[in-house]
Amino acid sequence: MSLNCLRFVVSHSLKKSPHFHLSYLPSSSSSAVSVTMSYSKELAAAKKAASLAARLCQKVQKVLLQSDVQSKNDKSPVTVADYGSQALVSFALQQEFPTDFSLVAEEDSKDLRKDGAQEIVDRITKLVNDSLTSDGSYNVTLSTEDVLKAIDSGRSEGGSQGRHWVLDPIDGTKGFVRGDQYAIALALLDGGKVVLGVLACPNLPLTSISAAGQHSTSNEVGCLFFAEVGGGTYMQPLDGSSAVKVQVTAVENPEDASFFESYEAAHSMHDLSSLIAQKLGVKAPPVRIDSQAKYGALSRGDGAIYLRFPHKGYREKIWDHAAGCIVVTEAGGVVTDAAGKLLDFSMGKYLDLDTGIIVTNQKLMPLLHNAVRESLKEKAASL
Ligand SMILES: Nc1ncnc2c1ncn2[C@@H]1O[C@H](COP(=O)(O)O)[C@@H](OP(=O)(O)O)[C@H]1O
Ligand SMILES: [Mg+2]
Ligand SMILES: [Mg+2]
Ligand SMILES: [Mg+2]
Repeated sequence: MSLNCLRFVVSHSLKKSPHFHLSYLPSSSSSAVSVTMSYSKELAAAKKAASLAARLCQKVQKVLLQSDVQSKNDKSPVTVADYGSQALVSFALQQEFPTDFSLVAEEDSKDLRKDGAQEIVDRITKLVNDSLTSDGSYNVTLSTEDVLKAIDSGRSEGGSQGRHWVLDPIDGTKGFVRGDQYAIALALLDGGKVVLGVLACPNLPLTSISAAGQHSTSNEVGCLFFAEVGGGTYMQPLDGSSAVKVQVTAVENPEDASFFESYEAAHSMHDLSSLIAQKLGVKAPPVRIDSQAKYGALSRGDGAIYLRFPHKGYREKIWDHAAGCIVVTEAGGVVTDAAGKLLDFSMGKYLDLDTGIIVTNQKLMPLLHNAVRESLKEKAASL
């Protein structure tokens, strides 16, 4: 039997990284051997780090005081939990991958190093240490400087070469402050592609939010979504019980579809999405929730469409979409910009987008594109 005729997979079971599968392809294929990386060690580390950060955030949200909220230069809110979550995830990942560590993350320690910030830094440090102690797997106590350094190791620029972790320590800080939805969003880029993603959504009900909106009748909340390239998407309760495979909805008729958008009108043009929904024939009112919890909810079929049209001049960042994007695509969905282009995470911190981001299943995407194109044309003509 010739080697070229064989098609088999050798699963590398050594504990050492990198793990990979060797696929011997049929002779018609231009390359005889292709190597598909497996990221199981990275995925396990990402799930652990995001779950740890989720517990820290839950604790802070319970006792959230106005004084915990700082305002960054761009006036967006940031809380002790955003910093604490970033420090924890950064620390936990560096423990697992001490060499070749690169992290692109939303926050930095600039404001925390200013005069008068010592009290808040002490509080963040205590939060981080309490989380590490209660987890039990790290026998360390971090100093304030260790915490600031961990936050600042998220300063990588990403790009198309090598591996980079991408972190939004709290996505949806406004939702977090309001007591609503938020997510800890962690992804890994390899060669500019998202190869795994984890979304911890502490306030997302375990059952569908499609009918009741974010305030579902179920009082069981806390979901962990995770996906690895080629491996599908799974959801498990944040308390650690077993995972189930999830799929986007199979809805083909827009009349039966419902759509998600930002809770914040400042983040996405609600008037434009209602025009698109109307053109498409969507009957249900929008479901407005904060953060990448929208991607998570979509990946398990809670709704069929996610529309995001920021106001002119806004530049989308990779940490706001990397984890959500792979969670949805591995569940069978499609994520593109308004022109139908797949999102490119290889260009540094920012996404280079045409107008907006749209997400749905394979069947509805062509119809959605048409509705988006027509609506944008109509809106431009009316200006
Ligand atoms: N003017 C704007 N337009 C679009 N997105 C914005 C925005 N200002 C902030 N955002 C982003 O919207 C994210 C929240 O998403 P959503 O609107 O889906 O809840 C924020 O993430 P953070 O909360 O991590 O800062 C922030 O990055
Ligand atoms: Mg922010
Ligand atoms: Mg964000
Ligand atoms: Mg954030």
